[in-house]
Amino acid sequence: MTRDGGVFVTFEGGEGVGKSTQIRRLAEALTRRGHDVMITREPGGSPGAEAVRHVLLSGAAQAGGPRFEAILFAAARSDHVEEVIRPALDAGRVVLCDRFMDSSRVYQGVTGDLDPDFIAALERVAINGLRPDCTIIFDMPAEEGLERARARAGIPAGASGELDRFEREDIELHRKRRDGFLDIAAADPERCHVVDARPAPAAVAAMVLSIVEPRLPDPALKAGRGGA
Ligand SMILES: Nc1ncnc2c1ncn2[C@@H]1O[C@H](COP(=O)(O)OP(=O)(O)OP(=O)(O)O)[C@@H](O)[C@H]1O
Ligand SMILES: Cc1cn([C@H]2C[C@H](O)[C@@H](COP(=O)(O)O)O2)c(=O)[nH]c1=O
Repeated sequence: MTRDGGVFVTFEGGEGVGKSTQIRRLAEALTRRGHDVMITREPGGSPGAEAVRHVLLSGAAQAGGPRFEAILFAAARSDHVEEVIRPALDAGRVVLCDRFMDSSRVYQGVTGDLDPDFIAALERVAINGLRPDCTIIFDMPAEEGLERARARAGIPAGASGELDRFEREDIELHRKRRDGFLDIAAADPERCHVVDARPAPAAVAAMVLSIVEPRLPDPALKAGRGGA
């Protein structure tokens, strides 16, 4: 892959598409094959960023407006990158991250109505040169993903219950986000791979493994190099 050391894989898509489910499955499969895997997520992943996660997902930051929220996402990302992701990659680990910069491009950029230059500037500062090696974009109709998120939370169809600040938003925004992720994939086909999120978890997992595994170094060779 592109850097000497670990491999950085991110997972993107709308609400309830199965990112966490698939990251867990992939981590198990890769660990069985001898890879040193770390799972993390955004917003969050470091103590500082997890505190910001609560502020963002509870809706406490919403009154500050979209620029304020976008800056908070970027601040959380910067801490996560420098405190957790970069050190893990430097140690040669495979880092599987639930959401990263593409979520900001889509949620804050496409549906947050913010100037693309502003979003790009925040991204540059937050990632500080650390781009994903590979991004899996899970795709399914927005209604079906939200239905999964509601079922996960035990909420009847049509009610909003314990959904977070973003999950509660209008369906039209969720549809635009799906298109936003697909546009990112079309613009960056080397990095981004769109996976149909609708089949059963095992079938989706097989597809994800078939995309990610060939992009990883052979763990036996790595062990040999480290031990020589
Ligand atoms: N392929 C699948 N088929 C049916 N149900 C699934 C599938 N994958 C995941 N689920 C279920 O859908 C719900 C949402 O899955 P999961 O939490 O993995 O999604 P997510 O993308 O991480 O969601 P969010 O972004 O909203 O946190 C869970 O209840 C999970 O068990
Ligand atoms: C990283 C990131 C996330 N978001 C939004 C997207 C989701 O609605 C939530 C995270 O919830 P999840 O259950 O952990 O997926 O936050 C965002 O708007 N911008 C971002 O950069």
